[in-house]
Amino acid sequence: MPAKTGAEYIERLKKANNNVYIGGERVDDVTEHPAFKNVIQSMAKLYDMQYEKPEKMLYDSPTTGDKVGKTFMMPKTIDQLIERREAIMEWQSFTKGVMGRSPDYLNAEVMTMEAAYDFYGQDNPLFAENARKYAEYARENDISLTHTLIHPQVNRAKIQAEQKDANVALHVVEKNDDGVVVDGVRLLATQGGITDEIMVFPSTVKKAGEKDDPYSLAFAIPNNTPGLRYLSRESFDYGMNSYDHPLGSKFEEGDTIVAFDHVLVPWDRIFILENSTICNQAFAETNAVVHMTHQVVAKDIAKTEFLLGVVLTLMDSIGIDGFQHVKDKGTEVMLTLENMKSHLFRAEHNAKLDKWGMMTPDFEALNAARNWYPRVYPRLAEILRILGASGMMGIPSYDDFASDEIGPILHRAMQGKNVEGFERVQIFRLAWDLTMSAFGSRQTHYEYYFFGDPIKMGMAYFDQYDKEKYKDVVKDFLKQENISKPSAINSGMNV
Ligand SMILES: Cc1cc2nc3c(=O)[nH]c(=O)nc-3n(C[C@H](O)[C@H](O)[C@H](O)COP(=O)(O)OP(=O)(O)OC[C@H]3O[C@@H](n4cnc5c(N)ncnc54)[C@H](O)[C@@H]3O)c2cc1C
Repeated sequence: MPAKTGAEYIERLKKANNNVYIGGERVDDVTEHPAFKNVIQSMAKLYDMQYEKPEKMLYDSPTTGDKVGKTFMMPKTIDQLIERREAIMEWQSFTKGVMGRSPDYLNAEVMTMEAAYDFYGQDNPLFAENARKYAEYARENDISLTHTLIHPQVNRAKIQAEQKDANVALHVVEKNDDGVVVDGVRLLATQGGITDEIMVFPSTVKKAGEKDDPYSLAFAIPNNTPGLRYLSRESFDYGMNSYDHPLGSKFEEGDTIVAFDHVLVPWDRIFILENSTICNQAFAETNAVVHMTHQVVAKDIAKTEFLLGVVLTLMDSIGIDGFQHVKDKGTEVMLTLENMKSHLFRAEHNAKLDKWGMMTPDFEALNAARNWYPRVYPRLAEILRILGASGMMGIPSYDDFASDEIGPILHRAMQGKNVEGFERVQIFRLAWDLTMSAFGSRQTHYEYYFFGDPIKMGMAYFDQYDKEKYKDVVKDFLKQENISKPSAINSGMNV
């Protein structure tokens, strides 16, 4: 089956009738519900884009020959790796990087499952076959995915097995001829319920021990599987027009708590079962983390380019671009962008074939980028806030401007250096929605946390970094100085 269109994506969602709840009520049809319908239209646009630029976004399936999405393509050469990223960039240029879970994110993971399927067969050869077949099924049917990696925040000082209620987190309850019955809760599925299927995978960062084997799982099931519920947080799409909420009105992905009530996972959908050791290795050994980070860095670049554009347009609109500290803040954003581009270039141009036959980017470059961006993104949002000042709050709505009585007053009062009031407020509303509205604040929170806790990631980064060579340089340098120890302290002290 060829890549799907936007209409097919919507039709599937209607038919699936996933079990989604918001505001305490079950949603009849997500495609019509005000909390979801606009982002669903944006997702549909992404799928349609595959046919608007088929040469950029589609390729011939290696199994059926059908035209399938290039974000599923397994790269064998550096050119193909870049081609794949260019397809990712097409989508990112539409979303401006604010839809972190556009389908390219998890398609990267799916792609690695096809290449590295053998990894999943360590306990049971069936699981390797499951991984390979699932990846093929997802690609051939252009399956849209949500995913969940983490356990609820009950007591982070204890492992799951030692929680006061050890049954809160998703765990295995029973195995029978049909599959594995699982029960409990997982977090935090962005786009939960507005996609076709869910992948349950181990955390990329938190490592589990043997006692957590019952919680150590990887599987994928349709979102309308009986017993599966998506409990959605309040929507940040307030049903406003695209002047008032230029981003939230299109790209509000939603985040959900996922509740499994004795859900049967068929045997052919299990990839890892009750094995914390395999779970701990999964992302690194299959190189899923590398290919997902490749997508993330592309997204970060698209997002920073857009943010820089907003910063520069805003500066220009109120004539602050000549001030020294304002220029310096613009420079900070520019340096971030150029830095991320350099990481990407190095990652792609130093790519190597991995043991699974995938052309895999240089993880040193990507790992630095994924550890750095969460630290710097809050600063980018802060820069926009600082430069916007009162203008971030002086943001009359479209209806205000449409009022015969106050519209003309506002249009005059809100004028900028080279723009009229209505146009200036449009720029500031965009800046606000990118950084300060509920939608904008979530962007900052998302960038900080979505790939895992940056503190723990930073500790892991420090531990894996090749530090000895730098210490050796210093040791050699100090040796060259040839300074003898003064006799007064040469006491033979043992340290
Ligand atoms: C907007 C958004 C979207 C997300 N989307 C998804 C998604 O689609 N799928 C998905 O699976 N996940 C998603 N996540 C979840 C994300 O993976 C987690 O937020 C991240 O892994 C951090 O885990 P946590 O939230 O459980 O934080 P916690 O682990 O509970 O940490 C809370 C605080 O305690 C500190 N802390 C906790 N344990 C320790 C420790 N052992 N040592 C030192 N400090 C500690 C942390 O540093 C942090 O400051 C999303 C998160 C956000 C914010």
